[in-house]
Amino acid sequence: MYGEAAALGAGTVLNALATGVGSAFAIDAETTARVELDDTDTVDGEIAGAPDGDTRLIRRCVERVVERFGDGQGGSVRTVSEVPMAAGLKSSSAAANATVLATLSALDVPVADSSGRVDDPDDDARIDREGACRIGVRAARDAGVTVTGAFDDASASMLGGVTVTDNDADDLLHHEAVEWDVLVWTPATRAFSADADVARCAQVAPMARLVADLALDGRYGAAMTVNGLAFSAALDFPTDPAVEAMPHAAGVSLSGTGPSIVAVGERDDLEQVRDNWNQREGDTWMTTTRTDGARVIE
Ligand SMILES: Nc1ncnc2c1ncn2[C@@H]1O[C@H](COP(=O)(O)OP(=O)(O)O)[C@@H](O)[C@H]1O
Ligand SMILES: O=C(O)C1=C[C@@H](OP(=O)(O)O)[C@@H](O)[C@H](O)C1
Repeated sequence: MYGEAAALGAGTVLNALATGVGSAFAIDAETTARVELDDTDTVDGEIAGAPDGDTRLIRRCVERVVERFGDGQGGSVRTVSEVPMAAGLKSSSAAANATVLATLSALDVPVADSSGRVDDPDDDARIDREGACRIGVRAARDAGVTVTGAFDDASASMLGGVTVTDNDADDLLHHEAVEWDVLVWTPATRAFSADADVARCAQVAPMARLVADLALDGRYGAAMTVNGLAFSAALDFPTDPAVEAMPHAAGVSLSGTGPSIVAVGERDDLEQVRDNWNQREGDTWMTTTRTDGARVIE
């Protein structure tokens, strides 16, 4: 019983740590999960390139799918990822979504494309991508790798495009396809979301409410830039890279709880920002948004 699936990394429009409302957009960076199910009753996990990486999330994803759709199987899960871990680019959402879809595939459970159907936790025959995403969010809460559950990041990773969500209710408030060029700066340091200073984030809640209004009004660039200034201040990240990008980018923000910074806009304009960001230590890379979301490979 084998399944393989891939899901996307994402960048932040609005960090949900202040109010529970968040917004994110999928980028062209993939995490692939390979799941093998068998008659054992334990699940082993492995992260390619990170022998000491925390595999609780992906093992819990397999367990949750088996609890709902399987018959007590165990097995193994292995991820291979282009999304740097704990860099603010939603590696946890991508790993969870890919693992949930791969496990569903191993169990021959069909996943509907549409996100229009309500997920019915009692329906053990079918599920849609939004429902599959919620399983990963619950597993992330179980594994303790998230503050709010991060349904904002998980829905962008699963569905593609940009999403706005209420993470307290795991409710999708808005979903839209967007086609932007994206510039990312990822310094070498790492910041696990579970370690973020939530009380400091709560201090900027009035700004987060403004960002939510802008995002729900489709003004994603302005939303991102306000978000970046507010959360960089709250979480003590530098604002210089954002200030350098502002004359050229449609929007620029600290992504998640950092340390990566994402800028969106036209490619020619972002190339000017890249020239500046390249002077900094770390990795500066150009990518695009993705509108297709996660997919089953096998
Ligand atoms: N490729 C992966 N395979 C398995 N688990 C992963 C992978 N990437 C991230 N994770 C899990 O997600 C955690 C990091 O989550 P988090 O701090 O929210 O970072 P991010 O902002 O990148 O999502 C890791 O400690 C690990 O448990
Ligand atoms: O754990 C969480 O609840 C969240 C973590 C943050 O993202 P990162 O995991 O990218 O830091 C944030 O942007 C998101 O809105 C909510």
